[in-house]
Amino acid sequence: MAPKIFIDGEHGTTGLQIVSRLQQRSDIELMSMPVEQRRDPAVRTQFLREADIAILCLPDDAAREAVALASDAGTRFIDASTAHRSNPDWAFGFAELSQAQRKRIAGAQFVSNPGCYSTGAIALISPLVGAGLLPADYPVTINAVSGYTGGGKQLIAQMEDAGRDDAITATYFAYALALAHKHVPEIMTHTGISRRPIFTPAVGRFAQGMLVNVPLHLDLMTGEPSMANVHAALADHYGSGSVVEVVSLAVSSGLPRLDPEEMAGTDRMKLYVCGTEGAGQVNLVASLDNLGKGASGAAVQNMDLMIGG
Ligand SMILES: NC(=O)C1=CN([C@@H]2O[C@H](COP(=O)(O)OP(=O)(O)OC[C@H]3O[C@@H](n4cnc5c(N)ncnc54)[C@H](OP(=O)(O)O)[C@@H]3O)[C@@H](O)[C@H]2O)C=CC1
Ligand SMILES: CC(=O)N[C@@H](CCC(=O)OP(=O)(O)O)C(=O)O
Repeated sequence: MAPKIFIDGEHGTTGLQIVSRLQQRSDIELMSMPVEQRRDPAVRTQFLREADIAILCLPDDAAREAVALASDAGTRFIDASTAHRSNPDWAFGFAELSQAQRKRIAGAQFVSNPGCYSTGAIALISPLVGAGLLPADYPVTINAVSGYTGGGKQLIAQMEDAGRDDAITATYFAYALALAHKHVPEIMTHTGISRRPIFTPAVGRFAQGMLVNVPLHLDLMTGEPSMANVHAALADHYGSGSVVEVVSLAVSSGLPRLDPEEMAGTDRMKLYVCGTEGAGQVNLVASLDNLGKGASGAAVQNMDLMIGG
């Protein structure tokens, strides 16, 4: 029998994107709740308990509540929110971390999707820690720009409806200025870095896409750090044919600029290793769609692992 999939929050930004990826599939049964009942506790409980897999596209508190309503019924969960990303009882839903992580996701009852920025940061940092090139106490800095759909319905309305009292007219704005963004804990948990990274995100006036940038000093790294070795560590880790592509050094070092919308509309991620040979620094960049590999695409990838697809 086809597994029953319920998207709680199916009418939100992430939920709608997952629906569009699943609605034509015949290997699953997509359950759907009428929009006017989306906050009715009794109807939600019934859907959550009948589903084989519930994909939660909700604020953190509502996601925790959904788990409490149905985990005893054997429902498996994929949570897109921040609620469970550093919880050891939940499998972290970044399959490219390792083969063991892929297996863990496939067999788990509880899977937590990474945040969009975290997806890029963890993808760049984790293999370098694993290869012994990045010491755990390295003072990591992460700079990023996201499309405004990353802030869900609220930020979309603020960016698109100039008539609102809280409208945002800027074409670009920096935020999380106090260095306390909610993705910092999960980045530390899933890379193994011990020094709290400095993370400075920003939003641009474009809907989807993001760049996550990690610049590094080679002389503060360990092992035999060089642009070539950093690239080799990433390329070896991800191999070929993965959702994550490590762009060649020749292409990366010849780039005049990177467009944050490059990967919009895709569920893949590209990693670039840039820099000037001999200058002692390397500039790593992840390019992804915040709603693709950064959210909905990753949720579907995890669902496929969980149903054995
Ligand atoms: N947007 C992105 O790029 C990413 C988002 N995420 C995460 O995914 C989750 C969803 O985000 P996003 O889709 O952007 O948010 P949206 O605000 O666009 O959508 C949230 C949905 O949840 C519903 N909802 C809110 N509270 C409740 C409740 N108490 N009970 C039932 N339904 C409720 C909303 O319904 P209503 O229409 O009534 O408001 C809405 O449909 C969040 O945890 C977010 O952090 C993760 C990665 C990236
Ligand atoms: C542009 C923008 O506002 N982005 C969101 C993060 C989006 C994301 O990854 O989602 P989670 O909320 O699931 O962590 C923010 O910074 O809060």
